[in-house]
Amino acid sequence: MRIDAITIFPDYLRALDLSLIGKAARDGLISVHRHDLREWAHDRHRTVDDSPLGGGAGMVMKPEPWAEAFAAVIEQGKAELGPQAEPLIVFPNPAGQVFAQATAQEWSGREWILFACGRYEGIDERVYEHLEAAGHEIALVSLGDYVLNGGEVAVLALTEAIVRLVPGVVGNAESLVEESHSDGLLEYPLYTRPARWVDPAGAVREAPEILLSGDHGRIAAWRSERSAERTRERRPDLWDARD
Ligand SMILES: OB(O)c1ccc2cc[nH]c2c1
Repeated sequence: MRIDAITIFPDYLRALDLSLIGKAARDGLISVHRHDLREWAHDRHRTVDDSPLGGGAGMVMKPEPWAEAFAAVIEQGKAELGPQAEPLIVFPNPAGQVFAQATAQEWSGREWILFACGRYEGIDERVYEHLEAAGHEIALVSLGDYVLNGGEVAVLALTEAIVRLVPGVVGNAESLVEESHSDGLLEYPLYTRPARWVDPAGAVREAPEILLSGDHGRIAAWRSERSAERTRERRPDLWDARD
């Protein structure tokens, strides 16, 4: 998988060189390419924003730098992947669809994802229109019903959620099977040693006996019950939406 990200803060995305994502890149499972939008702003101040037409607070990102940036980055990607390759262009955007595990799973199979990080009040609407008119596939996604100051933090989260599902990235693929949202439910409670823990307040806290029984069938049933119970309590929306 090739990942491109266009941003005015490329250093914000240096975290993609670390940990799981960084190792996946070093292992050749993915490649990550950061691009500074200001490369395509040609005035002396490398301006990428201007006041909103119609008035209002804040600034809007100008369409010209974005159009040039997309053309250049897509040309670079095609040079690597072949002329037929097409990116999924993802705009983190609070007005987008809320991102979900099923989308992460779907996008983990894509050859090329191009993230576009908005800042200020957002990007001129004609950029989206321009890309769609050129036949590009675009998606606007939000991490949830809250607003960040720009798309970079969302790109870090989206990239981790997607790339960890790319085969070979996570050492033990089994660990992806029983985690929250992998089956539409919340994960069961987890315990490890010591089975009997005296907490700093002096309270004795025992792990559930069943987990020490060695009876894998009963343990699986217990975990399934806890998962259902937890989902009903904490996320009735997920519980009601399950197949
Ligand atoms: O909350 B977000 O995901 C998000 C994404 C992009 C921009 C651009 C300006 N504010 C933003 C917020």
